[in-house]
Amino acid sequence: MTEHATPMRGWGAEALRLMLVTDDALAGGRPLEEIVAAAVQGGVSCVQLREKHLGTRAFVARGRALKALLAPRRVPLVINDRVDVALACGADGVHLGQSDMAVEDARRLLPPAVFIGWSVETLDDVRRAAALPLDYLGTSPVFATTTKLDAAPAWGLDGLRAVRAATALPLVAIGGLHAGNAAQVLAHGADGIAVVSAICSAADPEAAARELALAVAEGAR
Ligand SMILES: Cc1ncc(COP(=O)(O)OP(=O)(O)O)c(N)n1
Ligand SMILES: Cc1ncsc1CCOP(=O)(O)O
Ligand SMILES: [Mg+2]
Repeated sequence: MTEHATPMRGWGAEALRLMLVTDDALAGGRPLEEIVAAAVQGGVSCVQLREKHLGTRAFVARGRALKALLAPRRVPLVINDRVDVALACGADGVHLGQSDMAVEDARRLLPPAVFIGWSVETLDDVRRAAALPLDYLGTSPVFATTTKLDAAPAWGLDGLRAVRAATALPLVAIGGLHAGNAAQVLAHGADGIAVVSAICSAADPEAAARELALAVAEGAR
């Protein structure tokens, strides 16, 4: 595989159809592994481990545990923010934001098989993405959300359409998404959706993931 092989360095862009982004604080005391396993059973195609408060060792340990859970199921593990943690736990991808490590530096440090996603908050970010070694973009956020309090202003559906027109990279929409608006978001140019609360806060994460997977499959038709 060449260094900038894409889509998704061999996983295929369909792996981005339904991404679960974890949030321990929304799990209501349930073990995160249990929620992830249920979500995969329900049909999530990718899992992003997002830990804002864990120490480095605990973050790596959790990454390794999730990697062991996901690898036999052929579901890629993405690490949010931390290239070092991704390397240590053998993750399949890294998601970086505008304040995280520069994409070029991450690309130099990561093995060629590890894919990189990047949050875009403005059309200027989208234009800059064309010159970066990226595998997908996260349009962040599409709708208002209470899950990420420091999120940029929402793109809205018209904004999402403008992002689609400005890039050929796979687009993952995130922010305020659920089974009721997933199809609409795909119709405005997203290749997939990422959700936090729609699965992590659900009483039945497997059923929630199944409903989302169905909505995404119907929206993609
Ligand atoms: C798929 C996806 N898109 C966007 C984000 C947001 O990343 P970032 O802007 O770095 O914010 P934090 O998630 O680190 O708070 C994401 N995580 N995933
Ligand atoms: C991590 C992140 N990045 C942009 S919005 C967001 C949170 C999305 O959470 P939810 O799916 O609960 O709206
Ligand atoms: Mg980040």
